Amino acid sequence: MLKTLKDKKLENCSSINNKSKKQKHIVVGLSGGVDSSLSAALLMEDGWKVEGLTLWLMKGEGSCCSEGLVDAAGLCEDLGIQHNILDSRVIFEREVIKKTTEGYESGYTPLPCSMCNKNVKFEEMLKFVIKQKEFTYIATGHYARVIKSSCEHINNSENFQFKDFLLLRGADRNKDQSYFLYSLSQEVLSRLILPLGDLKKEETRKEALRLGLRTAKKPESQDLCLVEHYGSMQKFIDNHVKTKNGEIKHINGKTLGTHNGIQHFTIGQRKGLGIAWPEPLYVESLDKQKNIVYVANKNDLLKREAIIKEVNWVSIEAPIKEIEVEAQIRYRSEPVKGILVPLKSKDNLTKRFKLIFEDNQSSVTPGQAAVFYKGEILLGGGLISEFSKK
Ligand SMILES: Nc1ncnc2c1ncn2[C@@H]1O[C@H](COP(=O)(O)OP(=O)(O)OP(=O)(O)O)[C@@H](O)[C@H]1O
Repeated sequence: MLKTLKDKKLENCSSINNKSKKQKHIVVGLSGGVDSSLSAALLMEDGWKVEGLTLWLMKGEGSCCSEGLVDAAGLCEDLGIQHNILDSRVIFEREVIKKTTEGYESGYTPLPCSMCNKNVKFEEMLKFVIKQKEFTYIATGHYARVIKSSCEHINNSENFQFKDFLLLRGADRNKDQSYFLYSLSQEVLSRLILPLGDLKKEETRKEALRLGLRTAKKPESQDLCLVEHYGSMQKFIDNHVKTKNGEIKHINGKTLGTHNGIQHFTIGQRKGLGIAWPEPLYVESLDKQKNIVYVANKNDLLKREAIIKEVNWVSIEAPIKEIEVEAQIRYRSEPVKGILVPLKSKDNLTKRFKLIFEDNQSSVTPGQAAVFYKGEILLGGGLISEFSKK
């Protein structure tokens, strides 16, 4: 197995070294792309007993569909391993397509990859391995890391109550996919091996070439399989969400134009508004009830707080008092400092938190995930449900 960890101390903590591996059974989620192919090949090289599993997510061409299934099958043939295919089209339709559509209808900007990881990919893989006769691990080609919290090199100056397994950012910050994994449970983490967590994307390609994998030169897939499938998110929306004309208003109340459905807009959007105004205007909020798109100057987009719902604590027990975090509010955005305050609920098991930013933030977008980190450790995350003004 390649050793590329920058921090050699953490290397000894990595789950791949902690979980005794020789001849242990592992099921690798294969999408037909280079990342999951290399994951399977590296695990084999490392002595694991590997099987492939491809979830059939949608009808059609492309990596999520028939092309992905065929590529994954070919890879398994090359590697001489069993290939399993699960028809997950119904659950994908219900949990991703329908919920993404409902999100847009409600004026949110949904995050289909998180929905898929939460309710389809890892659910289905876990169910599959639990049914196996012997204890079976799970692997995917995500760029993130899982380590044991008992690792002595973990800094816990905040006195967090760590759970047994911690989820960490991928070592390659440009490829880090931990943001999409905030909904994982300890049950999944205890079985999960992420063989690419310590690699850079260039290293993945090099390794795939070294091992002669048929997917070594396959182009990078889109971040979003729905984009790859439909051509663009706009086309997905046109296909699924009904058009309902409404008004575009300045937050000062002045009507500036009309729109053909709030689903076509996202917070922070500047282009394509089709309105004339002396200074640049941006989408500030979407009012589903009144079917209004509100626009404002850049400064008016700045928010002080957001309410985060359905929070899942991945690596720590749910905090009962406020904690300081680094919050990432979009996949590609830099983490920002903030304070998380638990909001009371009747059962005392709050899943709602108020996130107060140290500096006001633009692009706080309901429907996107807010993921909380402390350095490399992903503490937990949830969905931005609303924001309050500056
Ligand atoms: N249809 C699927 N069936 C099983 N596992 C999947 C499927 N799609 C994705 N995965 C797993 O999830 C990981 C991350 O998926 P993502 O869609 O982000 O692909 P990716 O980063 O482009 O990886 P790849 O190069 O393997 O396609 C994949 O590496 C793979 O292990």
